[in-house]
Amino acid sequence: MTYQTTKLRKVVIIGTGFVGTSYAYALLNQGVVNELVLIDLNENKAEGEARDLNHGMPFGNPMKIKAGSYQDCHNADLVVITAGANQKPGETRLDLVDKNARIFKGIVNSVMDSNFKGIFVIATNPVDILTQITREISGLPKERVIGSGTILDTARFRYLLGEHFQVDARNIHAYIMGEHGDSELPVWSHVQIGGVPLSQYAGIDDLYHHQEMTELFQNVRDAAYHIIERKGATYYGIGLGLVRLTRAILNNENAVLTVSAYVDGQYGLEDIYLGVPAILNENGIREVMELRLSDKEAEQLHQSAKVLREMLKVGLNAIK
Ligand SMILES: NC(=O)C1=CN([C@@H]2O[C@H](COP(=O)(O)OP(=O)(O)OC[C@H]3O[C@@H](n4cnc5c(N)ncnc54)[C@H](O)[C@@H]3O)[C@@H](O)[C@H]2O)C=CC1
Ligand SMILES: CC(=O)C(=O)O
Repeated sequence: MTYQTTKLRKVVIIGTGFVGTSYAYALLNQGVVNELVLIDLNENKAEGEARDLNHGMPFGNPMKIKAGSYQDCHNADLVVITAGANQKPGETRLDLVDKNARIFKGIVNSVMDSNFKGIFVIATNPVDILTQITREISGLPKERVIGSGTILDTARFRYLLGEHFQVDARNIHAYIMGEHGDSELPVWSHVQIGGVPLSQYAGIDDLYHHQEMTELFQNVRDAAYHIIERKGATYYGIGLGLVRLTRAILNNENAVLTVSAYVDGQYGLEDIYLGVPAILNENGIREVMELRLSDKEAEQLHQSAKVLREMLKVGLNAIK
């Protein structure tokens, strides 16, 4: 497949904390964009990060990096938002909704005031809620407002399955769907290793009640808690996940990734953003893929949507 590329390949990152700078560093290493602009409430931090990254240029891929302002969004292909509070030990992602929704109101309005015509990618938590809030405030079409969703959870799932079965994670097809958070679900019915269904590969009849598989999923779901307890925040995994998403969009790849997408009838759900496999290209979300879920998986997905709907009310209230 030859990739059609967009001309400018400009990304603006809003929020130059752990996640924003890990993403920026990975972009520099992988040569995905031509122009990178960093924005943060703390302007000195954005300026310092831009200078530091620029000093790696002779060892990386040529590109322009600078600290900027919201006016820089007007011709950006992507605006990636990683600004806002992160979880403290013991906090859930949903605990952040009120505070981060208020922060988003200011950020998204400022981006839109620049006459932005590109695609939003949201990583700030709770990501599904903030993605829906971004769409609400921006009024952009659903295809152009995308959350990182369960891209990281899916990567964690594939990594842990790969370790368990001693198979390269890149040869494992598996999805985590639903909330990027405590109500997410593993889609056991569609896990494949090199094209072979997991139940057949591992000789396990009932993956849902298999102790080792249950523990493996719990380690996926609770990974952020385990890391935050140890080092205070997570950022390398999501930084690389965001680069993967950026590549899929800027290279017009039509790649399948589990992102937070707006469902409009798929899976019997409507009017909610949540983690689903979707095809991504230069227009954003080309298509939400509809897997044939088991009854149990469908029930879990609906339960996750219910949790998100309740939290969305809190988020929408905060931006009134
Ligand atoms: N979607 C995912 O898979 C993941 C999401 N996250 C989330 O990403 C977010 C950021 O986390 P970290 O980078 O660790 O936090 P951090 O505290 O290191 O960085 C946040 C940055 O946002 C900036 N900021 C705050 N308000 C702002 C505003 N109004 N305008 C511009 N900048 C503003 C702060 O100055 C700070 O530099 C959190 O919500 C965290 O939970 C973290 C890891 C994975
Ligand atoms: C913090 C977070 O959302 C994660 O690491 O999954």
